[in-house]
Amino acid sequence: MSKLSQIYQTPLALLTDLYQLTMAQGYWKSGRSEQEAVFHLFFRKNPFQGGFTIAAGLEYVLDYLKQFRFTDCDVDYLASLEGNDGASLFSAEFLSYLTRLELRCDLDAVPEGTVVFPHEPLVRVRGPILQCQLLETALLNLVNYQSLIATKSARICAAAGSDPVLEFGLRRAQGIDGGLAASRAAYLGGCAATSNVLAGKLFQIPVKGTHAHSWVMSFDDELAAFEEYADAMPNNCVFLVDTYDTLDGVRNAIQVGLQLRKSGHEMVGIRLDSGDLAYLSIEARQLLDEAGLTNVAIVASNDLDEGIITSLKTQGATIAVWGVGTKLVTAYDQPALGGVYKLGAIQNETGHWERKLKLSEQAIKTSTPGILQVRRFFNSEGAMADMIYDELNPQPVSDIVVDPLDPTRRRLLSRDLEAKDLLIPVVRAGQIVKECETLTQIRQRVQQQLSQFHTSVRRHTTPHEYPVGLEQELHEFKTAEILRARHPHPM
Ligand SMILES: Nc1ncnc2c1ncn2[C@@H]1O[C@H](COP(=O)(O)OP(=O)(O)OP(=O)(O)O)[C@@H](O)[C@H]1O
Ligand SMILES: O=P(O)(O)OC[C@H]1O[C@H](OP(=O)(O)OP(=O)(O)O)[C@H](O)[C@@H]1O
Ligand SMILES: O=C(O)c1cccnc1
Ligand SMILES: [Mg+2]
Repeated sequence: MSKLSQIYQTPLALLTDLYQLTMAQGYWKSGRSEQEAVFHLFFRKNPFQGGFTIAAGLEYVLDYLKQFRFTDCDVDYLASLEGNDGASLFSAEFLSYLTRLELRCDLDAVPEGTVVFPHEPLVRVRGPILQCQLLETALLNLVNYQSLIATKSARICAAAGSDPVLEFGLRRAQGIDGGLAASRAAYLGGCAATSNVLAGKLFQIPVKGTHAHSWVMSFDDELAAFEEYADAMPNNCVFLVDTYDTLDGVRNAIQVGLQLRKSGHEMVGIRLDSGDLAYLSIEARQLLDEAGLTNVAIVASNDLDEGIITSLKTQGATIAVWGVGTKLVTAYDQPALGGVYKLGAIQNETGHWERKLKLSEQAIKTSTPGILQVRRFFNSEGAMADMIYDELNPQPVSDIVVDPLDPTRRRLLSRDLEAKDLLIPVVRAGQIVKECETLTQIRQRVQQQLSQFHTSVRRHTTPHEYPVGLEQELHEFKTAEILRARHPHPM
């Protein structure tokens, strides 16, 4: 059963913007509903001023497609909507068409966990224009947020190095689905576990946790609180030591840790949640080591992100496990990935493909026409450049790529280089053709893919811009189209 229907128990075809449905009625009424079209889902800027993005959310997209249908109840609701003049917005014939609609689009997508860059299609949808259009909003909703959080997670986990990062964000997440999707994307991006138990159950993510200040506050003294906790959970003791005086808290935890050891158990860790985490972790480590509790881990939390984690590490903090909530699941410093969904080409009555382009005053917002694919080139050191090319152009494509924002920047990519196309078939005629992947496989892909990129691309401040170019023919066609649109009567 699809995860989405497990969570929502209702088909989600109405999870869209109204304009998709009004356009759909327009296509249907004008007899163009079956006209074949191609759309691309891509973003224009890496989030967090970073140098890369991790693609995520494809499993949700496939789930969404699986359950896609308009129920009688959905069309009853649509039938109740009125236009300006008080008459029905949608005709009865169109609504009846919707209840019979079965998706038969083709989707090509980059596998989840792929490292991607601006302008590259993450998903390409081909099919009857009405159907492609109906998918826009939901696809963007599903891919934008999870890619954003997977990227944030990858950045935070990179800062933590080999230390595990626990995702603690549910209480601060954007609603119920925000919380679930964030836990999934955070795990995919590199987190070791989540505190979110429903996400653990739904997505087979390891769940982990400590205890809150309220546990300690509910007792007359901290020592008694730790003792009772140890009694109840002797195999899961990570004591939160900062409710009163942090270093006194560490001493109390040590006392209970030594008692636990006598009864054949080991204290797992202590958690610091306030104060100077570098100073306190260094002091706490010394106290723990002096007591012979060298395996007890120091967990830290409190508004952490990749910047603070990096700083704490340079200060010599002895933190071994990082609990990260708010700044991860809310993508605090950039709350949205600006992914868009643009028409690339449409077939005319004779079966000929017409490439389509959206013009903009800003070069970055002018869309790229065609049926696009991304080819990644590798040298002995790893990924060296990506080429966006048009599958409508004759193959093989030229080996020159042109920077989409600065045509004077060009690069020659030798045909001898190893190369790989990133978009792979995932849906054909409405049926899923991609093999199912576990989250474990996807998170391994993230790490394996990241390792293909130079550290300068991966560093979290002022990264090096990884080269992504338009294949020369595509660049020239796009330029000619822009000129044609701007100057319909040649000067
Ligand atoms: N040594 C450090 N270097 C850099 N940042 C730190 C260091 N220690 C803690 N931080 C971060 O500084 C911020 C401190 O937050 P804040 O000023 O609210 O203090 P607090 O310790 O939480 O206060 P309180 O004791 O009232 O809970 C947190 O984001 C924390 O992760
Ligand atoms: O700081 P985050 O990255 O969001 O991690 C999760 C936070 O949630 C918990 O407490 P909560 O923030 O609810 O209360 P507190 O601020 O009093 O610790 C925990 O103690 C962390 O501080
Ligand atoms: O288990 C924890 O320590 C935890 C869980 C959620 C939020 N903050 C901390
Ligand atoms: Mg807090």
